[in-house]
Amino acid sequence: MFPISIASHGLPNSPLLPLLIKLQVRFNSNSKSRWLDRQWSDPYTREAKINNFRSRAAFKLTEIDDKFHIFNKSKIQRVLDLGFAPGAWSQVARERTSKESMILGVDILPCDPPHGVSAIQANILSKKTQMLIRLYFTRHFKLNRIDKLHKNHGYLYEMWEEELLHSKDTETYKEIFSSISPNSSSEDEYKKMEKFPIDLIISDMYAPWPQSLIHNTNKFTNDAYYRMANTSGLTVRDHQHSIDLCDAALVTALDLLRPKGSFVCKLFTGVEDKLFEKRVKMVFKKTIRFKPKSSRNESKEVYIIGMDKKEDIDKVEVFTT
Ligand SMILES: C[S@@+](CC[C@H](N)C(=O)[O-])C[C@H]1O[C@@H](n2cnc3c(N)ncnc32)[C@H](O)[C@@H]1O
Repeated sequence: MFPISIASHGLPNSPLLPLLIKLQVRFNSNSKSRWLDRQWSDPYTREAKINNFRSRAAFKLTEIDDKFHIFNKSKIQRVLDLGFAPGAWSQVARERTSKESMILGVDILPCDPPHGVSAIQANILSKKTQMLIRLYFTRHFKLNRIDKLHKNHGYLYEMWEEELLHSKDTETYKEIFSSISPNSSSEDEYKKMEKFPIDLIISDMYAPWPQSLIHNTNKFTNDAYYRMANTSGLTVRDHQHSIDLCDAALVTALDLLRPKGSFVCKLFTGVEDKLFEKRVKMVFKKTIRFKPKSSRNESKEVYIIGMDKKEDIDKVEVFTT
């Protein structure tokens, strides 16, 4: 086999690589070679490499934003990126929001977040994760503080949780709020913001293969191939996992997204997708189903976009459908 080193996000670096990969495929027809060959022949993957995006998924989010304007550079946005690894959506969010905007990525696998993005490794299906997300957006974590933590510890893991739960830091969200919205610092408005501290939730989760969770090291999980976050190919399984994760994202939106906030959620279609869409419709005034051009034709993924979260939502009604 040729000694090809794969860049940390699975995309080859050298100009000779297309040729080397073809040769490698001839010598070694294992699944990794086939995977690399498919990656290299994909125009979006090449474009991602040129634009320094960590994966081709970036283009799906840029298409969504170009059409539905979910990002706003002239405002401070608090963005939650669910299933952020390897980080392409977070990169797009960072690029398309103002400098002061906060972006938090959550992923069950370890992954160094892109510059200017904070991250926690946590399972979105756990209630504790919701609490950590709320704490991040409502407590004392200005971006510079987070950056300092990144520098010292590389990644925020459990240590971040410790820091967050036991910190005596007195800097509160109230102070952050009044510094970023000096004209609207009334107590009432602050309370509303504290209750629902997120402006936009983007969710691109797909259940990782069990192997990824066993090889739980950065070496494996930063490499797109070893991360094994591809679909299983078994439609029923993909769909079922997807519905569970989408529901978790929707619950997060119910609990943490501010009224009028927006929601983007990848879903693998199947028997229950209409029901999920119905649940999204109960939470948002406008719901759109969208398949970006950059989504592979053979993929069963579709994006459900909820715009303008309703003010008063009857949670019981939502969960009994
Ligand atoms: C398709 S990838 C996301 C790609 C990402 N949006 C990007 O642009 O780079 C799906 C991610 O969802 C994560 N994920 C799956 N189940 C999860 C869970 N229960 N909690 C948190 N993250 C999860 C996986 O680990 C995987 O990294």
